Amino acid sequence: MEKAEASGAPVITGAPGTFAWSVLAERHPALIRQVRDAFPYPPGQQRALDALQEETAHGLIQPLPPGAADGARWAAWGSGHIGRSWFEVPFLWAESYFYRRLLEAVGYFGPGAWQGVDPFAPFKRAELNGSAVEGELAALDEVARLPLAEQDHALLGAALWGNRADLGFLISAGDPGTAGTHVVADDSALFWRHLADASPATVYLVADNAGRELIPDLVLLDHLLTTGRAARAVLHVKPTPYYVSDATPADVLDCLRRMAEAPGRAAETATRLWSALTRGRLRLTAHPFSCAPLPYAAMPADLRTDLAAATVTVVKGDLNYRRLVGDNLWPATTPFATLTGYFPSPLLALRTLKCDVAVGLTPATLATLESDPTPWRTAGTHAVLHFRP
Ligand SMILES: O=P(O)(O)OC[C@@]1(O)O[C@H](CO)[C@@H](O)[C@@H]1O
Repeated sequence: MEKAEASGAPVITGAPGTFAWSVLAERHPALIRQVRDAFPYPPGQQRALDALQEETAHGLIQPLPPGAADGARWAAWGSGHIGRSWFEVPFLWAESYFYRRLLEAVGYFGPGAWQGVDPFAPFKRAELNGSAVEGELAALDEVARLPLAEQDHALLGAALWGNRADLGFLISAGDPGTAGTHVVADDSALFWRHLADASPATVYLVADNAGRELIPDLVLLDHLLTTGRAARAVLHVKPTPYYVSDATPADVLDCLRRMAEAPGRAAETATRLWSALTRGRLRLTAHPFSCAPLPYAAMPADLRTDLAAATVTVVKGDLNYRRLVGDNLWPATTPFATLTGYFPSPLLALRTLKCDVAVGLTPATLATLESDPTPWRTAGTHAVLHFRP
């Protein structure tokens, strides 16, 4: 297993018998089949998808074709990994490169008729138009009637648990439903106090999934803007489709339109967010590094400068968490702040645990979790809210 240079904490790979192996060997083939079946792709795309399926299961990692979009950047990122088994290289890199290769296989970067066609759009659309979203939008009217502190708690909790609406995860894990929602680290009080001390703040939110996760993220941003905690907000999404349901600018617009169609508070929220975008009080941005196979510690200078302007950066989801702390088998009691000291602003991570990486737990919490046979690291039933000032 590859070692992390500094800490000695092993870098996670797809070694046999690991969760990462199951993602590479089971989740990704299932995803390729779902994408292939969701579109009338012509023979060229079908052959490319079949070749990717075969390569990832039994072959050695191939480079992007000559002239591919971002080809030079991915060639540099792939140094030392191209030509090896998908199961040997760092899991974060393998998983991220898989999604870049999937876009290549379906012709997302063009030229041609399939340029810009999101291979995950059918799945995102089905979720956005589903009954679960309808119920969650209707619930906003009840939340609006709560005292402010209870609204804060409810809307932050909705953003946290919205992270389970991760369509890639649901392929292999199945919807945990409400089968246990256990918060195992909760720094939310520190977050609210930080905001109160710094109001009116500039709140950044680095989004994760579209649909049922992005809607509560948008509602949370509106809440912070309308209750005076935030003077302005910045929403970071992905520049291209990624990890199945990761949000792109198009997904933000789809969510706003879906909210605007709903009755009551949801439509009012959408109207306010639309106005905040047009007046520049809410800025939507999509940085290429958001789709890089690298930890945030390697973020480029322009992104670091942007994030340094944040009073607090709220970072959503499991993949972003892995990129924040490093995709390593850290001792789970390693303090979150120890691994994120490089981050250029105060930081709140909202994450449901869906892979082996876990940090920031007290010894007592870890002992309790380890005494229970349920797979708390990967089932999506446990969550953390880590704040680093
Ligand atoms: O970032 P998200 O959407 O919360 O989760 C991404 C994910 O689906 O893909 C990876 C599979 O190991 C994990 O990080 C997680 O299961």
